[in-house]
Amino acid sequence: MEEHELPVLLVNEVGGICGVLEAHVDFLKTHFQLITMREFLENKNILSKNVQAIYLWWHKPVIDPELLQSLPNLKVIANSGVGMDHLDLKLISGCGIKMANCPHAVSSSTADTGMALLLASARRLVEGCHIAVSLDTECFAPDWLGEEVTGATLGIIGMGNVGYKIALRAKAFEMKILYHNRKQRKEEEEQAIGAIYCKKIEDLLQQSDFVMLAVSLTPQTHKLIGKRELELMKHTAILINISRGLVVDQEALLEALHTGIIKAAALDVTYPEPLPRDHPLLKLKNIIITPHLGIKTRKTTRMITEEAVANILAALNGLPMPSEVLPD
Ligand SMILES: O=CC(=O)O
Repeated sequence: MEEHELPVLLVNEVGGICGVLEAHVDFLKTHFQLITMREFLENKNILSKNVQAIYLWWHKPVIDPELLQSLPNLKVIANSGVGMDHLDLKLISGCGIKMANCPHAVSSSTADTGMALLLASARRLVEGCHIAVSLDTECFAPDWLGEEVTGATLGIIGMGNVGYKIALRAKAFEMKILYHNRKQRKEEEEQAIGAIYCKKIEDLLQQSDFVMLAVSLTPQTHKLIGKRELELMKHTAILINISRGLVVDQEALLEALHTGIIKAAALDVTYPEPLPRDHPLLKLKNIIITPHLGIKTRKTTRMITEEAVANILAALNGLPMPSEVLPD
């Protein structure tokens, strides 16, 4: 097919922090005529009628009413992650535009990140690394100790694809697994991962040695973990967040880490991202913070683009989309 016959896909930019990966451009170009926001804005009058799809990378371009109004033939927006909290789903759907995310592509690498943070915080890997490279002998002292992972209790809050894969991994570490979710999983799924449902989040918080947050950010999960919830946790417990920063009340977490209400935290997500350099959380010893790298592997990012392409092509051809997201 000639390039001009291909549907037009708008992306924020190619490369850069919020641009599609350069390594994916050839693949995208086999299915679409690609235009960047800069090209679009330079030739808005000509291009606005052509754009049929948008592929969001790292939440960009920002989808606001002005952009939606300027794209009368836009049919579908595909997001390069599973979380859709940065989008006004009702607004987009109200314009007759379909939406997709990529739950299949991201779940394994996000679950791997969760386990990596759990292990690293339990065994104080980052602290140990700093001590080792500074040639300090502190970590060689007999009472410089971490927490045992094998046999410990893991409480997973949010049992979607990611939560389920974390449980699968934790099972191999012989952990006791509790979970809290809006809906209880089927009995055979619970048995496959050996997980016990806690209808009340309080029960999970009180019993867990590690609490892993794997929920989507919604009005119901906004600051789900605050002062009260942290106080319910064991003093020896570790909180791991791979969902969204706003699921945790950061002020309350800071206080809890400072005063020993909980032992430690490992966060792949914060608000804002990145945290300002002088943020007090960055000064604590009992925290690990990573730069929202949950999905960032070569394989996963490629699979994300493939899932996005499959969704866009399905939407443009009037076929069922592999991972359509509905407004509610
Ligand atoms: O942040 C990662 C995702 O939304 O999948």
